[in-house]
Amino acid sequence: TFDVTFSTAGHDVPPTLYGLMFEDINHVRSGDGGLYAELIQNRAFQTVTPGTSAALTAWAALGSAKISVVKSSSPVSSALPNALSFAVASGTTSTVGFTNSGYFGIPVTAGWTYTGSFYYRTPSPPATKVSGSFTADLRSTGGTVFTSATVPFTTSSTWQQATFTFTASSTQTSVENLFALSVGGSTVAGLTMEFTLISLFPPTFNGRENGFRMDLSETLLDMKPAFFRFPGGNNLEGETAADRWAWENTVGDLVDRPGRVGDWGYINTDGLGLYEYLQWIEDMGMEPIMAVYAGYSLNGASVASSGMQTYITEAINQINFVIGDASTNAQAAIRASMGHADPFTLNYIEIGNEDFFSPTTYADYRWADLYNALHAEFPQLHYIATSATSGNVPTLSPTPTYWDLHIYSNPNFFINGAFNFDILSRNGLQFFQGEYATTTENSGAALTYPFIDGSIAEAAYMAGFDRNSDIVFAASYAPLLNHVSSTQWTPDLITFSPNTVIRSTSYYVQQLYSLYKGDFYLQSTTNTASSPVQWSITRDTSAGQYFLKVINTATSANTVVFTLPFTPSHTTGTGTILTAPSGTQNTPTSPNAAVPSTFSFTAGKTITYNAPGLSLSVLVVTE
Ligand SMILES: [NH3+][C@H]1C[C@H](O)[C@@H](O)[C@@H]1CO
Repeated sequence: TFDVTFSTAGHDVPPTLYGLMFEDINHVRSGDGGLYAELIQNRAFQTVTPGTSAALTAWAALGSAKISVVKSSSPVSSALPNALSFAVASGTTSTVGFTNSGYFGIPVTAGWTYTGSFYYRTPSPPATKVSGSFTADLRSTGGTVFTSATVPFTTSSTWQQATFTFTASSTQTSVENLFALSVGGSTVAGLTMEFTLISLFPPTFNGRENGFRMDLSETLLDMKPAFFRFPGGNNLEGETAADRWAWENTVGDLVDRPGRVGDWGYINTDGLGLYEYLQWIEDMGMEPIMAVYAGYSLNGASVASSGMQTYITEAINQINFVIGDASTNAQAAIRASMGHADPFTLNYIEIGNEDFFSPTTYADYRWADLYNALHAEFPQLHYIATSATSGNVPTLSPTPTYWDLHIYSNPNFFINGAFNFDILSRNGLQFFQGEYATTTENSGAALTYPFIDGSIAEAAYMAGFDRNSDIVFAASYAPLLNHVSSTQWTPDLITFSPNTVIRSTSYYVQQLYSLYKGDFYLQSTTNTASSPVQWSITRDTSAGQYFLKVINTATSANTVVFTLPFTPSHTTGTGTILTAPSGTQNTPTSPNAAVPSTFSFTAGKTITYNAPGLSLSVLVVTE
């Protein structure tokens, strides 16, 4: 039995304490094909090599048409030089067209109105204009059409954009579906047409154009996350400086966004760009922790000191896009032209990512160059330096106040490290545990999905975040999302398919800590590191509620007796518990193997709680 007494003394819990870390990671993808709601993969043939089969990823011909990716003789824009060439032989009479298989499938959901568009032209139009109609539809791979729309066209050597909508009347459990554009062969016999930026959106979160997937957004919203760190992580850095995430290439009309080869081996369309991130973060009630490129890329090279000005200017412009005055600043004017005249909320800027891989250049000039310039331009913002796994941070000048720590390890690390922040001196430093996760079993065996043993170990470590939230201002699990059909980094907090979302055991731990964060931490008798039982007591002051978190990382039950500094008037309390047998995982075949459940308990001056093995419990006491 563990006897816990607690007082009303303590410290404020920062409202930013629990949030989300995001980057476009995991091939087919956490951004494209994931959070970003575009359903068509390879919609604009960005960064592909014309004439190769890879250039046609996700595309296939319908009927006797010949399709290939060409460098258009008259591109739709300088950003999108490639197009799908669609050639129909003279004398063709049967239906011809092409299909797209989406990001490993396309969901068909009853009641959804899909919004589609595409650019098309006829490089060598016939002397007499040809007018006809395409049929845009959603169909099974077997050819069953679920919904369609008629899209009139007229041959023209100049690019036209067609738009259409259609509404599904059935829900298909299978996502083995295709988007198809087709036309009667006789209408286009002998013609070659070009298409690009072929797009199909489902309904989006908050109904935003070019927006985010609803079910993934709702899943994240259910965590009430306070912040969103973006756009990386490694995906900020580029393999080289030229491949970095450059904000300017990600704003404006989609037809003007070139896309880039991201750092996880696949194309990022950048349809999910800086504006879309910021609008969604605002819609989700979060605030951004926005990274700026700091001159280090994944090939290990750093931009020379003499070359930093380009990136300093780029960072200043990126921040002005977010918070600048649209009436006086050119970058802010782009924001306004996209629909957000007022500045977005922004308090935190992270300078780089994991710069401990290039400590010399970061310490010698990259940190100082960016910090000094950005702090001079935007003194009201907080600047986060990147560091290694522990609170023993390197010496940088100017001295950073805010540090981002990353740690990926096994359950024992998180259990034994539960007091890693208690031992840090209170010298004004503030820590962001920007990335952490149990990535292997104690044996070293890799994890494809989080498992209960690791998730409860994370919970023990997070009690340390609550307890030390006077110096821990933010924490986020990483990575956040992976597509079940193609992934590079596991485990991830949430796994999804085109029409399902799987909440991992670690998701529920993150959710419980975020929902029951409170605004004030109450000091209590503390346990020792590596003890199987940890606890945390926070309070929602306005609601008069106390959140007693109990973590038991042992496989056997442990009892905790709380002695409260008051007698609650409500003698029945409601608790929420996440617990499961050792090894349990939520997976595509067992998505709900471990989900939280509620329980009632007797709330008095003392509360005796028997915590099951491998459990995180939150007991809510109302004063
Ligand atoms: N290598 C990890 C650390 C980096 O910051 C992330 O991009 C990666 C996965 O979360």
